[in-house]
Amino acid sequence: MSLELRVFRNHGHSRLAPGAAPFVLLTGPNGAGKTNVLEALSLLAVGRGLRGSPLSQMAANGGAQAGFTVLAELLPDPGLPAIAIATATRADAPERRLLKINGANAPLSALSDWSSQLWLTPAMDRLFADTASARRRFLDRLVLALSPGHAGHATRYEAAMRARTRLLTADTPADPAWLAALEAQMAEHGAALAEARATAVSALGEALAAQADGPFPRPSLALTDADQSALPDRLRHARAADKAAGRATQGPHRQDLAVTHADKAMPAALASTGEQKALLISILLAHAELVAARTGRLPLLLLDEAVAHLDPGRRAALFARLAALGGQAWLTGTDPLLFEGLEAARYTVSEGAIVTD
Ligand SMILES: Nc1ncnc2c1ncn2[C@@H]1O[C@H](COP(=O)(O)OP(=O)(O)OP(=O)(O)O)[C@@H](O)[C@H]1O
Repeated sequence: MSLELRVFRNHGHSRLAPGAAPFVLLTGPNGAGKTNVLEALSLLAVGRGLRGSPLSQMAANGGAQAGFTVLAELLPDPGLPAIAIATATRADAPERRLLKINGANAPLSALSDWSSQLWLTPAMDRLFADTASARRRFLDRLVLALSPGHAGHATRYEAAMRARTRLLTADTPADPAWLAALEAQMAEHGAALAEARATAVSALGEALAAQADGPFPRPSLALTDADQSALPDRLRHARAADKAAGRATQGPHRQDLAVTHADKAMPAALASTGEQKALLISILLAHAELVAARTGRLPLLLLDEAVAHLDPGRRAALFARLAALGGQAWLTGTDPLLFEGLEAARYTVSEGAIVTD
């Protein structure tokens, strides 16, 4: 794998070529541009990247002069040729992301054919106490690695939902046939969304339950409002309420991932900060192992400042589980000593530039 950033946040032009190294390590002081490298990498997956930022913020100094470009060569399977992926914005269309795969224009949804990623960032430390929508985004990323069609259903569900809300809240009375057609679309794609989420949560729950005791706590997972089969009726009955609320009050866009610290039989939100981080790492590792077993593909793992608060035993256990997976994990940290002995491609990041160790 190789990665090149041009005019991306504080990176003028940075290039890294770690090949198939099991670990890629980025160290450097605060504000050096380590997370920015992971964010650029996260644009090789479907979605808005690991910060969820507007694209115009990602071009250097807000893109006043130029759009950004992120280029990568991925090594899919041993023996197969590398895939060249380029994603970019232009100064005259700063919120539009363009994609080329092997030199040919491609829709952004094509990224799910090539790159499956999971990340852990400091912003996710409070995920269990955060909003349901933050947990749903996290869950959907887990689901996407197992069901690549998930993103398409989400896009079509949301488009139908927005159109229904517009129709309901317009000054003129809504055409019942048009409303019913939009609700049928919501029901079709909503059922697919809920089904894929339920399948992923149950497979992941089984994998977590089957794990031997180890240094990471065992979470148990549940999806709220899992049965969406009555959605057409629920939507029809909720029309007046939804008109008043100005949004759809029923449907899978309101589902939540409920996480419990199983060993303590306690909601994850009540666990300590370190415990919550360890629960998230448990989910991430079990998920990566599940994706590898089910799809034969190894997700790329981006772990931003993930080890600083782990004790040495848990740190070593994390590195061992990641190494056993056989994929590639990109790690950042301010302190290189925390990664001593790790077989890694090492880079020092300094003021938006890469220095190879
Ligand atoms: N669009 C942009 N143009 C130029 N610089 C930017 C842009 N967006 C962010 N930056 C700069 O990038 C730097 C932050 O980079 P990043 O978050 O990658 O740091 P980091 O090395 O991960 O730091 P930490 O260890 O504190 O997490 C900040 O100095 C910020 O001002």
